[in-house]
Amino acid sequence: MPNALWIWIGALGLCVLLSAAGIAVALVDIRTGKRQLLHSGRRILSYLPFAAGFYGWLGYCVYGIGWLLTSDRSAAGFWKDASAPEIVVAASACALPVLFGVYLALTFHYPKRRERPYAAMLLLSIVSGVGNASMIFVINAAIAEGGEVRVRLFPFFVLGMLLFVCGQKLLRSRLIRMTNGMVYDKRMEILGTVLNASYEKMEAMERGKIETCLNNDTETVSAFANKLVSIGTWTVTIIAGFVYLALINGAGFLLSLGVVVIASGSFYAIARSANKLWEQARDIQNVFFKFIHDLIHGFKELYLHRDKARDFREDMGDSCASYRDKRMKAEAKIANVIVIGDLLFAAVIGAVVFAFPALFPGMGDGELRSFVFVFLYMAGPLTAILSSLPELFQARISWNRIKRFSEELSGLRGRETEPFAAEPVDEVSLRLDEAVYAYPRNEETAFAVGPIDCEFRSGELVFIVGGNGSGKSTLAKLITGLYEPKGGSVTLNGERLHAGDIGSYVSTIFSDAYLFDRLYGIDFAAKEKEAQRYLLLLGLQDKVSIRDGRFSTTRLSSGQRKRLALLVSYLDDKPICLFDEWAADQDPEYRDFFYTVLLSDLRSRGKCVIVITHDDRYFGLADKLIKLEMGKIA
Ligand SMILES: Nc1ncnc2c1ncn2[C@@H]1O[C@H](COP(=O)(O)OP(=O)(O)OP(=O)(O)O)[C@@H](O)[C@H]1O
Repeated sequence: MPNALWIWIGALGLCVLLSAAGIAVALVDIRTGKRQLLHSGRRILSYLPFAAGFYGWLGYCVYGIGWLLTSDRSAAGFWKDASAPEIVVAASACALPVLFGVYLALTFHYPKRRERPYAAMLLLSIVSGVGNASMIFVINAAIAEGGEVRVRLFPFFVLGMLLFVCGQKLLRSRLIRMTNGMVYDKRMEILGTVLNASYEKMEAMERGKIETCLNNDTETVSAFANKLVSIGTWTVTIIAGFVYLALINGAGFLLSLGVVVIASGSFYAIARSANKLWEQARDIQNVFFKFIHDLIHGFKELYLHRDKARDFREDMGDSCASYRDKRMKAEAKIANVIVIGDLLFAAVIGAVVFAFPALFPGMGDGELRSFVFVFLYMAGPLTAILSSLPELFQARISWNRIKRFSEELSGLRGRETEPFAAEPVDEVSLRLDEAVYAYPRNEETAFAVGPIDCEFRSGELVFIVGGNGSGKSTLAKLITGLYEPKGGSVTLNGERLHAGDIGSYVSTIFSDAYLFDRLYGIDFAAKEKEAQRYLLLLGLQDKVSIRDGRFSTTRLSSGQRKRLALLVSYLDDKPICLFDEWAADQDPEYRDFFYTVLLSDLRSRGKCVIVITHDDRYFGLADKLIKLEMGKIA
C-alpha cells in the first residue's frame, strides 16, 4: 500500500478522534450546565436542509474521486476494486465533516462563557483556505484537460466553493462572537482594575488615558483578532498554491518563493520603522481625549467667549494635525512597500513568461500558463497579508498599552479585588496618630498635611476650618481613606484598616461631589419610604422623584444637587458622615437649617459628623473645632 494512504488514514483518523472527543466534552458541558442553549430549536433545525445538501455533495465528490484515480475514469470500477485502506480513507473523509459539523453546531448553539475556540477556528481556516485554493487548481486542470474531464471536475469546483463559503461563514460567525466577547471581557477587566486602583493613582493619571485604553485599544486589539482569521485562510491558500507551483515547476516555485520572502522581509522592516510613528500617534490619542473632556466640561466658557473658543480650536487642531501627520507618514511608508511588492509580483510573472522558456527550454506553454494563473490567484491573498502587518503592529502597541495601564494602576497597593464587607458597628472611634500625607514631590509646590493627632467619635460634631489651601480637603481624603498615610496611622476602633476600606464606614459629600442618576449600592426597595421622607425634608419633592432607585432628573441647581447628594448620604446610613463645604451652595435659610437642624439631628442619631466649613457664624455649634494652617493643626 502506498505510504501516502497511511498518512491519510493517520491524519483523518486523528481528526475523527479529536472531533468525537470534542463532541463528548461538549455534551458533558451541556449536561453540567456549563453550556447553555442560545438559539431556538426551530432555528437550529432550519440549518438541517443546508447540512444535508452539503454532506450529500461531499459524499458524491468522494465517490467521484474514483473517476480521477482510475485510468479508465470509471468511479464504479474504482470503488469495486478498492482496497480496504482506500475504503477507510473514503469513509473517514465522509465521517470527519459530519462529526466536525456536529461539534461546531453543539458549541455554537450551546456557547460557554469566555470560550476561545482557536482549534476549531484553525481547522475552519484550513478548510476554507484549501477550498479557496482548490477552486483554482480545478479550473486550471479543467482548462488543461478539457473534454469529458472538465465535466467531471465540475462537482469538485462546486465543492471547493462550498468549502470556502461554509468555512468562512462558520469561521466568521464564531469570530464575531469571540471578538465582541473579547472587547467586553477586556473592558470589564480594565474597569475592574480601575475600580480597585488606589485613588492616588487615579488622581495622578494623565487625563484621557482611561478613555483611550477602554475605547481605542480594546477595539484595535479585537479588530486585529478578526484580521488574524482572514490571515489564517489566506496563508493556507498561499501554502497550497506554493505546493501546486512546486509540482508544476521547481525553479519557478523557488523564484516566486524568493520574491515573497524578500517582499515580506522588506515589508516587515518598513512596518517596524513606522512603529515609532504609530506609538507617537497613540500618545496623541490620549491628548485628544483630554481635549474632548475639556470641550464637554468647558463648553459653557467656550460658548460665551469666542476668543477662548478660537484658541481652543487652534490648540485641539494642532493636536489633531500632529496625529494626522504621524499616521500619514507611517502609512506612506507602508504604501511604498505595497507598491514595490505588487511590482515584484508582476516582475516574477514577467520572468516566468519571458525568461523561463529561454532558461528552461523543456517547459511547455501549458506549464507556463498554469504557473502564471496560480501565481496571479495567490497575489491577492499575499498582498492582503502584507497589508495587514500595520494592523498587527498597531494591535501590538494597543495590547502593550492595555498591559502597561493595568500594571500602572495595580502597581500601587490598591484594594483587594473581593469587596470589603464592613462589619456593622454601633460606636466608632476614628483616630489619626502622627498621620502625615504628602503629595508627590515632582511638583515644585509639593504640599503636606500633618503630622496630625486627633480623634473623631460617634455622637460628635467636628468642624475642620482654615484658610484656602490650608489642607482641609487633603485631611478629609486622609480621614476617609482616599489617601494612604505616608507616616503615622489612621485606625478605626483601634484597628488599622487598609486605607481603601475605611470608605465602607464613611458617607461623604466632597465639594466637587458627583451625583449618579442611580442609587448605586443602596437597597432602594427597603428604603423607599425613607427616601420620600428625605425628599420632603430637603425641599426636593417638587423637583425630583425616585423610581426603582433612579432619580427622575439630576439637572438641578448646584444647591439642589448638593441636597440630593445629602439624600444619598442619608440613605447610605454610614456611622461617619463627612461634608466638605456642603453649605457653600445653599441659600441663607437652608444653610441655617443645615447647621442647626440637620447636623444636630445626625449627631443625636449617634453619627460621627465631620464638617469642613468656612461659615464662622456656626463654629460655636461644634463639639470640636480643628483649625488647619499650612497643613498643621493650629
Ligand atoms: N491633587 C493634588 N496634587 C498635588 N497637590 C495638591 C493636590 N490637591 C491639593 N494639592 C495641594 O494641597 C494644598 C491644599 O489643598 P486642599 O484642597 O487640601 O486645601 P483646602 O484647605 O481644602 O482649600 P479650600 O478651602 O480652598 O478648599 C493646595 O494648596 C495644593 O498645593
